[in-house]
Amino acid sequence: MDAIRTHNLTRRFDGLTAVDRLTISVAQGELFGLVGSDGAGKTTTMRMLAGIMDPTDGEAWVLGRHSVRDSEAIKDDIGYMSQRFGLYPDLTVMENMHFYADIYGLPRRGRAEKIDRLLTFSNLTPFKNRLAGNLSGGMKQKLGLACALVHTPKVLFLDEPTNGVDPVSRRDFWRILYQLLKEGVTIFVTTAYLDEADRCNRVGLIHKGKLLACDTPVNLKQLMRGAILEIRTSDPRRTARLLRNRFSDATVGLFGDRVHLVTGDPGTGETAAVSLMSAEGIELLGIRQIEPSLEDVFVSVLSRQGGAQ
Ligand SMILES: Nc1ncnc2c1ncn2[C@@H]1O[C@H](COP(=O)(O)OP(=O)(O)OP(=O)(O)O)[C@@H](O)[C@H]1O
Repeated sequence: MDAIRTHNLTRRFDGLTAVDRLTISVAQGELFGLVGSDGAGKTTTMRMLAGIMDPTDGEAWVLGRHSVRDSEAIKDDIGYMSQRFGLYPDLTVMENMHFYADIYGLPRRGRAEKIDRLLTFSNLTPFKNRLAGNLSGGMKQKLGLACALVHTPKVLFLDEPTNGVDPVSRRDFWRILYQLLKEGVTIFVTTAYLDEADRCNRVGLIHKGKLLACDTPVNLKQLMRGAILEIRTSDPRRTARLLRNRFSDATVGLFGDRVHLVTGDPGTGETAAVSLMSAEGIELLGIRQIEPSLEDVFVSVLSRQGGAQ
């Protein structure tokens, strides 16, 4: 039995189709990432899977339970950490944990041990008497995770759990997720960070409610056609603009201070890019061929669909 299965799952809001005929399956014990930019439909998908929102069309099952007919039973099996997870800032770390233990109806017996274990697991024990409102962003997310785990769920839904968290805390958070995977928990995570998607067993790329591709990160990278040149210059924005004008067939992406140029012929691409920079008086700091990242795949798949932005 799959941990999660959807068939043509669809949710419309007035004129807008937020999730459009989504069909996916997630195996038990898998770490699945749903990846897309803001407004892609990730949260809506997760709400439907968690049995909080009904679909307009299509169906979903979590551990064989129907998301609408058995939504109450689903809640016993899942942990759900939403983007604005309800931590109480005026309660301490420990009090928040007890609050969620009450909500989930955790028996009094064994409760203290369970909470202690989760605090140790999430490295929060030294802060157990601190008010949640005084925790750092990364610690708040870890506390949110610990609260979502208090009833030992089999499937964990995490909606952009590391959004706005610093890179060190993000790594820490992912270490905890890997630990949970070892214990057999299925994890369904949404993220807008493509480097995080690389850490998943499988990834679904979603854009405007539609699933564009779904596979392992390695296989998704095979979707890339052509080689990638990474170009660093004194003016990355202008470089990207000029390259877009010059290479009508190529896909150009701007990633921070680096410009990626997809080209069928890296030798010719490099020569052309170098002479273009020189003609425009832009200083070339470096140019090299690199392995595609999931970002490149995303840009490439989007441009093929005519949906690049
Ligand atoms: N309750 C609602 N009523 C109307 N429109 C909604 C509602 N919830 C979501 N939407 C719209 O549906 C689309 C998908 O939203 P959703 O929150 O699922 O995207 P997302 O990928 O999770 O993005 P974000 O990371 O910004 O939350 C957006 O255009 C959003 O404005």
